[in-house]
Amino acid sequence: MTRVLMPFPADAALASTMNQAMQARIAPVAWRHFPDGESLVTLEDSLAGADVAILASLRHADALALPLRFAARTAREFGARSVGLIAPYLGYMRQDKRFHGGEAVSTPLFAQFLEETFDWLVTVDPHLHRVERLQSLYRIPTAHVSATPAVARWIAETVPDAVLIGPDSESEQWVADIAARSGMHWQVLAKERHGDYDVRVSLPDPAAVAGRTPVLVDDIVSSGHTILETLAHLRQLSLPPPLLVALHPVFAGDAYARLQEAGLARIVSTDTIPHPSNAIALGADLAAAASTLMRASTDSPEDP
Ligand SMILES: O=P(O)(O)OC[C@H]1O[C@@H](O)[C@H](O)[C@@H]1O
Repeated sequence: MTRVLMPFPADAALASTMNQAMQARIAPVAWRHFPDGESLVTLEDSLAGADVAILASLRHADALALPLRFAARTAREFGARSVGLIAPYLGYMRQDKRFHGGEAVSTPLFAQFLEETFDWLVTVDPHLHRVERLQSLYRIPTAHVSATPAVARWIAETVPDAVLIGPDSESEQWVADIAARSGMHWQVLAKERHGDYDVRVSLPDPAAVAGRTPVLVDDIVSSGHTILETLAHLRQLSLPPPLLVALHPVFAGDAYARLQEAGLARIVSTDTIPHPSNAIALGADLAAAASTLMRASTDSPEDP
């Protein structure tokens, strides 16, 4: 059994926390652009009989899609017997319905693209909202790691007087789970989104948050507007400066800079997307989930 973990360039640091637990050797994917912008992907060419896991956080899914396809198909051409994808952040999970006439519903379309490319998929807390289960999107084996145990440990150790605040009903699945694991108080607010950058959030119950340090928890922080709007409301309650824990630090455009200027005591994230705010490591959990799917995808009745 040869296992090969092939990180894309941005994911090399995460790979180095995973390879031992996966009993895999690391063979990085090289990716560069020709002068016309087309991609050149280069990988190790001795993969006969290997089980390959390609590691790429899909923060920039458009840019990565073709290079991922090139890498997976080339790994097969070089003899790999299975090729899976570890995408700690799975992009394109939010356009899961047609919000306006004529729009493409990209969540299932992107899922089809990945399942045509890979034998299995591992991710971390995919943005499941109207789609309830990853398995209902994919016909290949999938597994998702939950960041909530590691996040609960981090918050309990760092902010023992925390009250967890989720900005909207979607966040309840993470906030309630983290609260249950850490025994912390929690509140989930009501959010209305009127556009990409127009978000309105309700005020939390003052009695439930009084005397505690607010810790805002959300799965994706992208434009940052959801969190900025929540912060604007919290300011009315004269609480200590809140912390922000992002499961997936997307931080589009200048979002991180704007959040840094918004009066937060600290911004932390898990390492599903490489970012200076990464403080909660999930490599060991990803390695365990990937090992299970790797084994399952190659086990045959003849295997002992
Ligand atoms: O407001 P921004 O940061 O753009 O978007 C992030 C929010 O949009 C939702 O889908 C996420 O769950 C999160 O609450």
